Amino acid sequence: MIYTCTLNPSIDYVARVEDFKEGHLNRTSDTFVYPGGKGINVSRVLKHLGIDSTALGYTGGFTGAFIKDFLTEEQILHDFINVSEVTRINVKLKSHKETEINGLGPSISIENQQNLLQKIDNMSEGDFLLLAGSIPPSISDDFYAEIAKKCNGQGIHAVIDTAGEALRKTLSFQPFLIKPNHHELGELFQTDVNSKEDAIFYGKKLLEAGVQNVIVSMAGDGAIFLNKDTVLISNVPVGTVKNSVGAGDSVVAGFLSQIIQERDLSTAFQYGVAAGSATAFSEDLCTLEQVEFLRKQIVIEEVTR
Ligand SMILES: Nc1ncnc2c1ncn2[C@@H]1O[C@H](COP(=O)(O)OP(=O)(O)O)[C@@H](O)[C@H]1O
Ligand SMILES: O=P(O)(O)OC[C@H]1O[C@](O)(COP(=O)(O)O)[C@@H](O)[C@@H]1O
Repeated sequence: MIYTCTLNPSIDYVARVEDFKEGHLNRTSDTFVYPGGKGINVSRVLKHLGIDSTALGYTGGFTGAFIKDFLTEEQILHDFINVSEVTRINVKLKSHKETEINGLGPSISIENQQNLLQKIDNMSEGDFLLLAGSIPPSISDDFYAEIAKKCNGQGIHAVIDTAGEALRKTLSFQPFLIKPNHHELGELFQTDVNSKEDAIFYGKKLLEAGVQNVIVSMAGDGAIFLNKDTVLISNVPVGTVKNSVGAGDSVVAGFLSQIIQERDLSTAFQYGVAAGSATAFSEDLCTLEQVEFLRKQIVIEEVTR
């Protein structure tokens, strides 16, 4: 089974404003409302690709209810812990540029943190647990590391998609996969990652730190996959970016959708990049048809070391 855990889900309110002017009254030309948060996006893309998962995390209030109803409607299993404060709303403003305002999120009690850890006790060896997105301010940035340690002890494949200290602290617990984008990778090493060579250099440092598989996504500039046996480079297909929210999550979902079916790493990587681009080229998250179509344009090359 694949579990996704979103500690800080959101409603993503996507507002298109033709000529946004700061400090003025602006009116939208189009709006969309989606359930958001990285683990939830991964569960949704997995479902689109025909793979079941169970979404975990914390939800509260009318916004939390919207997320649960949406997932139920899409026949996605979920087992969220209810909290008293409302789930946040993240604003995604589309104008000349993409601007995002992500909320802080509700506070999570120690008791509810323990409740989540107990759910992990009931998972089985060989399961996958995705830990994705920011950690709400009420939870220590050690929390993902604590979960990664539990996963390591229980033979659960931890997949981590977060940034900064919360990510760094998980590395020594041998997560199965991490997927930083090139900015997040640079941030980990207090540098800028500007090229594929840089991404390979710093990606190898993540392997040395204990991570089993690394994908570095570089938006429109391709992606890199690394593990102890191989380094793969991918192009990305050409297209018009409509809404890149959830594109990184789609890379993770596309990759996992193939790994769970025991496909080889190169196929899984290709599928991940196809899913990322298919989402970037869509208003909402990608569909299976879009992924299958874009996949044919993606060439995976092995780097000889
Ligand atoms: N301009 C683009 N052209 C094609 N694909 C893109 C583009 N921008 C993003 N993508 C797709 O989305 C994926 C994730 O994007 P990226 O910005 O690297 O990650 P994140 O969304 O985590 O910040 C990329 O690997 C790629 O598949
Ligand atoms: O938890 P964070 O870091 O605030 O991110 C939450 C946001 O990330 C998203 O999951 C999108 O993530 P990506 O664009 O990185 O794939 C949105 O749905 C959500 O608003």
